[in-house]
Amino acid sequence: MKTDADDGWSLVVPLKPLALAKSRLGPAAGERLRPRLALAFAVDTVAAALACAGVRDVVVVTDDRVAGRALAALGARIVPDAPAAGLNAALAHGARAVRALRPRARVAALNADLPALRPAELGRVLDAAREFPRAFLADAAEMGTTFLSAGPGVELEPAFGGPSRLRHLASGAVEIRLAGVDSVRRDVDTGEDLAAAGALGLGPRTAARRPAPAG
Ligand SMILES: Nc1nc2c(ncn2[C@@H]2O[C@H](COP(=O)(O)OP(=O)(O)OP(=O)(O)O)[C@@H](O)[C@H]2O)c(=O)[nH]1
Ligand SMILES: C=C(OP(=O)(O)O)C(=O)O
Repeated sequence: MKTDADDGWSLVVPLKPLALAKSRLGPAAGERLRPRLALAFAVDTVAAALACAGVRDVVVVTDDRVAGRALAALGARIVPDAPAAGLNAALAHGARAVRALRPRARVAALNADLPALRPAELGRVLDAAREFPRAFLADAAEMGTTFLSAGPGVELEPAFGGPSRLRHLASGAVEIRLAGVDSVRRDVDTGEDLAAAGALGLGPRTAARRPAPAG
């Protein structure tokens, strides 16, 4: 019999209100462009995630109405950030929203700031994650985390925020070490990160909004 677990992954993507998001990009982007870039990152991330063969659906946890409308138009389910208690509470809330409908769903958290995300690379990460109860992918700096998964019957237990790689390791999640998944690891916090994502190839919405190079 086919179960929820056979059905493909449900991704939970957290997104801060755009007025507050990506504050570390302010110096490089300017305050007018910063919220627009935060939305562009989320649109490119969610569009690529929805285009990934292993993904069944995407739940975005956000209280931002503009972003919610744009991401719902792509096909994401929008869940309000009801806990209003930070990133990990938002992710746990999103995972519960998934499992309220499909109790044995495979669930994974994915950051909303991956504007170079490639569906095929995400697919390879999801395939690797299937082998473990909980698994995660470190960010490009090897300090943080861009992806955390939980298989059927397993709680997500997110411990994101700053240097979360060691926290996720200590929590018992298995670190996925794969070559050729740079786009899934390339989160963008600063202007330098945006240049690095540009070298991988930005999604169309971010490419259209990218700040002009200085000088
Ligand atoms: N729903 C929700 N999402 C959050 C919250 N805090 C962070 N996020 C999201 O979690 C992901 C990782 O967060 P960060 O990389 O620190 O992004 P950020 O908080 O916008 O960046 P900074 O302002 O530079 O710290 C991003 O997709 C954020 O939008 C929160 O309290 N609620
Ligand atoms: C949210 C995280 O980090 P950052 O705020 O540096 O993107 C993380 O890597 O857990």
